[in-house]
Amino acid sequence: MLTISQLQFTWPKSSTAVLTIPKLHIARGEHVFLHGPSGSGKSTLLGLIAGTLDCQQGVIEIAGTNASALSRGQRDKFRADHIGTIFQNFNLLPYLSPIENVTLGCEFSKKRRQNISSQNKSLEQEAKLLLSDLGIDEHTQQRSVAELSIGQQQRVAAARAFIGRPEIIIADEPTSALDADSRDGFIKLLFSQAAVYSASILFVSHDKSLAPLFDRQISLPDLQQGAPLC
Ligand SMILES: Nc1ncnc2c1ncn2[C@@H]1O[C@H](COP(=O)(O)OP(=O)(O)OP(=O)(O)O)[C@@H](O)[C@H]1O
Repeated sequence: MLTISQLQFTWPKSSTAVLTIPKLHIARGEHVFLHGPSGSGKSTLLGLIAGTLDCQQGVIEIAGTNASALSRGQRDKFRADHIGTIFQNFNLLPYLSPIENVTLGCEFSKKRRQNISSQNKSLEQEAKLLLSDLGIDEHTQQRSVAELSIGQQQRVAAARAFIGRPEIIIADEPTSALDADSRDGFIKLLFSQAAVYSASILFVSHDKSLAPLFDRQISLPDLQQGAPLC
């Protein structure tokens, strides 16, 4: 689902590369936990995979497409079609309801909207189903997101990532504001949703106690040294 080869990335004005990754492969449906010290380049790697950063050297192949060869505009469209994202601050629109926030996940992707209509469902029906599966009841689905707890907002952000069945979900520290029980519960919900259509998950966190829940864990410093991880 995701294959990276010979990737190198240097920030402007820096004399050394922050990332040098010989090889990384994540299979379809695989759940991978990525950890590493602060400043080791985890968010930079996610930015390169998501296509918000230009790949300077190497190849990033996602769902059979060489995403690193696309223009910036093509990468924006590619991301909308194929990648669901969940970030630490969730990036939800607070004055909209959970349903409205989740349907926005398909706003820029005809492909994701088609994936839903091919199952004979409307966008709103799919948003409601996802929110229910992720534990947001019908009453809460209609409220304004600003009135929801952090845990509820996090589940809305997850539903928005999954809507329209993107092949890969990338998550950057999405559980940092939660207690240990809520963190485990959230990750299990994430996995059960991913299992519905074999989505791959790349999950970044400092909290190594979460690693055993995943199929595989990767240390970014090890990856940079080219340890046999794929
Ligand atoms: N926009 C930027 N411009 C220049 N350098 C940057 C930029 N963003 C990050 N860096 C540098 O790249 C390195 C890696 O940063 P990055 O945020 O990817 O690390 P991280 O592993 O995600 O850290 P953390 O765990 O603290 O979030 C750091 O040295 C950082 O200073």
